[in-house]
Amino acid sequence: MFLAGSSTTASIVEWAMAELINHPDEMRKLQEEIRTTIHGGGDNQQITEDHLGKLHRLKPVLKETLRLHMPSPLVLRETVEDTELLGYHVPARTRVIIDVGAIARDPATWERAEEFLPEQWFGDDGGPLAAAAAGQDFTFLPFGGGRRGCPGAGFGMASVDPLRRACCATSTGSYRPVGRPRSTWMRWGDWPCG
Ligand code: HEM
Repeated sequence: MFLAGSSTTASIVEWAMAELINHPDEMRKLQEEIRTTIHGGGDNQQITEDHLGKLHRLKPVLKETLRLHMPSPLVLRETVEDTELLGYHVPARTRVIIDVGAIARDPATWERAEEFLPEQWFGDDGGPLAAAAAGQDFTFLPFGGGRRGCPGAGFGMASVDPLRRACCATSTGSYRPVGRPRSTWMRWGDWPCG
């Protein structure tokens, strides 16, 4: 339980930060939302559950990060009865590995499958992680599904305080996005943090 709950959440926060650093426009928009919603123009640094429901930009960012960088991209099952699947006969008691990571990057479903596009989740019912957490969207199963689906989905997604803090980091340090020339390196202190 400890491992299942900690490395997954940590990984998603790290990947979200890496994507945001590589997409400074998205970073600025998210910072703006966080500043308005949580800081409210004042000194408040305390994040509460009420805030999470109001961070509409944060949820698509996390969902898109999960799509591209699933912490558990393989889901394991054993068939309980004989099944026909895409012309293949799969006998009962066969162990199958479902590549949910590949499904989430399938160009047949996702138009620009390899790009980081949080916007594609906007207008997604206001609670964009709900369907994913419940394992009801078969194009996007970061938490698996069914009886053995992840019981910590809601908790994991609520554990985003480190992301908020990291977005507003004012300490200095540098980060070199992979594959980018040195001139585009960013320093933590370069971000407009309030
Ligand atoms: C971003 C965060 C997380 C992701 C992406 C994630 C993903 C997953 C996935 C894909 C599975 C396999 C589901 C299946 O086979 O259908 C799973 C199982 C599990 N997860 Fe998570 N998880 C996350 C956070 C957490 C947290 C915070 C906890 C606990 C506090 C947790 C506890 C578990 C446990 C106990 C299982 C095994 C369930 C079983 O076998 O019945 N996970 N998780």
